Amino acid sequence: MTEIIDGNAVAGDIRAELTDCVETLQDSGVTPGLATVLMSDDPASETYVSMKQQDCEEVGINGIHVEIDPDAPAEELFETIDRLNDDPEVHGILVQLPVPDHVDKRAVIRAIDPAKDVDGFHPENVGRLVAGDARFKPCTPHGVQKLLAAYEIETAGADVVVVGRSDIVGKPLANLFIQKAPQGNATTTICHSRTDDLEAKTKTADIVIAAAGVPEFIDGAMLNEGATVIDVGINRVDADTEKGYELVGDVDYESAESVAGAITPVPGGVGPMTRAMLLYNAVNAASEQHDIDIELP
Ligand SMILES: NC(=O)C1=CN([C@@H]2O[C@H](COP(=O)(O)OP(=O)(O)OC[C@H]3O[C@@H](n4cnc5c(N)ncnc54)[C@H](OP(=O)(O)O)[C@@H]3O)[C@@H](O)[C@H]2O)C=CC1
Ligand SMILES: Nc1nc(=O)c2c([nH]1)NC[C@@H]1CN(c3ccc(C(=O)N[C@@H](CCC(=O)O)C(=O)O)cc3)C=[N+]21
Repeated sequence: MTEIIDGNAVAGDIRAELTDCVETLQDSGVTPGLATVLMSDDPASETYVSMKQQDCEEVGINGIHVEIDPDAPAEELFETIDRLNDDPEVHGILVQLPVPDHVDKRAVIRAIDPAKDVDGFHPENVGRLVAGDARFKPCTPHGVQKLLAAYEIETAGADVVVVGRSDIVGKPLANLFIQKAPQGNATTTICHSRTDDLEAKTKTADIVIAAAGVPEFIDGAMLNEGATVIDVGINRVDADTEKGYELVGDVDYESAESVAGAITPVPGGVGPMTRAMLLYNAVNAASEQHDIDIELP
């Protein structure tokens, strides 16, 4: 029987525990504040940011939302970041990516105070992660680790194949898998668009992580019998539905499900975990900034 890994359920448990953490902080007079900055009119970005606001409300985090006209000069975004960096009620800052072409993405990431960088994208935080001294683990990689832990899927000694080498998913996730730490100690292969014979790599893996942004391109024939399949991909494809699209992962779910030992669905797999770990990082940021001890989930 293939186990369906329920990201909504695991994320719900984490949010419940974070609610208790927020109460502990509030007993000391601190309400965690998380700012999201949106400089885009992309509907997927708008959806994600509004879901995140709902999540904040659920756990008692003060969600602060700032929208900037995508045609505005870049300075407007940098001034906003400076203001949020200086605001003591804001403990975490997320600038939704992608930003418009006329805005230098790397400069945006560097402008965020590393102590408030709840995405974990600032070079200081990337360096700390690689050095095995993470302050904020990037939300999607951290969410994948928590899913594997919740389902007691062993990574130590496992052959893991990560398909995708982006700065926000593939690279940090592979970094976590090779660390001497829980949900680490894996023998990790990173694949990308220049990988020769991808199927030969995925076919022998115990755990396959699909994070390429190519709809349904990993199918059952590319998998080892009983493998764990974690589908990070979220792709909107045209469909005759109410919304005019359908969400699909990077994995061809039907064919993969018949081969896999465990698999995440899309939606309801990694996506909700990414959002839960953002809340986790925001609560962690508030506790660090006020030097209040809490027990994170
Ligand atoms: N569930 C969640 O919470 C999240 C989901 N996502 C989703 O995950 C997916 C990946 O996102 P992200 O990492 O930002 O994507 P990027 O587009 O930044 O990176 C994609 C990576 O996949 C590689 N790739 C592309 N095509 C192939 C192929 N045919 N074979 C092998 N490798 C390939 C690229 O290789 P190269 O480097 O050579 O170009 C690149 O390294 C997207 O669908 C995105 O929407 C993203 C973030 C969070
Ligand atoms: N600075 C920054 N940080 C990010 O973490 C970040 C980003 N920019 N830009 C875009 C990507 C993408 N991403 C998602 C997170 C959750 C869902 C999610 O919750 N998905 C739901 C469904 C959502 C829906 O219905 O559309 C699910 O999979 O069940 C999706 C996508 C975070 N990203």
